[in-house]
Amino acid sequence: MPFLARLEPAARQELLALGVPQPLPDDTVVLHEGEPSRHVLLVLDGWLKVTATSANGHEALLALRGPGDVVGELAAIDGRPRSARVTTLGPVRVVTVRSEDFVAHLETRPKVAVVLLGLLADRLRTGDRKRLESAAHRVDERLARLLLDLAEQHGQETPEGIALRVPLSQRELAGCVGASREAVARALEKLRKRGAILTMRRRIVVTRPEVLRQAASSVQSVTDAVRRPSSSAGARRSTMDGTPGAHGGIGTPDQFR
Ligand SMILES: Nc1ncnc2c1ncn2[C@@H]1O[C@@H]2COP(=O)(O)O[C@H]2[C@H]1O
Repeated sequence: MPFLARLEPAARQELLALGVPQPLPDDTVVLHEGEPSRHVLLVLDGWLKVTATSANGHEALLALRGPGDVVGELAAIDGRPRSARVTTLGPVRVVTVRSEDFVAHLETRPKVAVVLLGLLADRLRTGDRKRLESAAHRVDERLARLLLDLAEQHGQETPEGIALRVPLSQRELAGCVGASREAVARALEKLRKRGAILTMRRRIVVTRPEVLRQAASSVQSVTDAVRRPSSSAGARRSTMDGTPGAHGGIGTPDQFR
């Protein structure tokens, strides 16, 4: 469940009142990895991707953030540069809060601070599990699981199959499953040959989910990493203006961890 949805309505409104709603256009980098800025974004509506790049240029998708999520909290809390880049996937509406206001708010509201701690604990647990799975499962198994999770959480029914509404490059998919781009390209090709998916540039359509399920059968779902945007396959969506019950969050955390 996303951060804002975990708060009592009064606490949520109090937090949102610290800033002003602001629209962000599609495909905009709103936080730059390594930069010193320290404001916090509370997401009302829309989706963003969190990516990070290693020294040798390897880029990984770390998380998708949606309605009710908080973004930019790490730099606010520890005062260090941004840990990742955050980019809008379509139009997004956020409330921007100054870091000092956010931190002062947490200092006087322990319940809100504990909720945030809970989110960070979720993130740590999922990170641990992902590391374990990287060692225990083959790339094609991990990739099949990721595609299933994305189809469930960010899929849209089309005549061809379930199209993933999140435009991700092979490099980002590779970072997400902890493999090289080449290994992911090979695994995608195998799945394509088995008729499980169609691939186009930054676009994947799941045509036979049962084949993916078979390939991923031994890998635990990481659906706690992603959320359900509106009109996705079997999913609901809302804004976080004050209707947490309608939020499309899927229970636990926070990222693709
Ligand atoms: N693994 C992750 N899962 C979810 N969100 C993350 C992850 N890593 C970084 N972020 C978010 O991306 C933001 C980048 O700026 P900050 O480091 O201030 O705060 C970070 C978090 O809000």
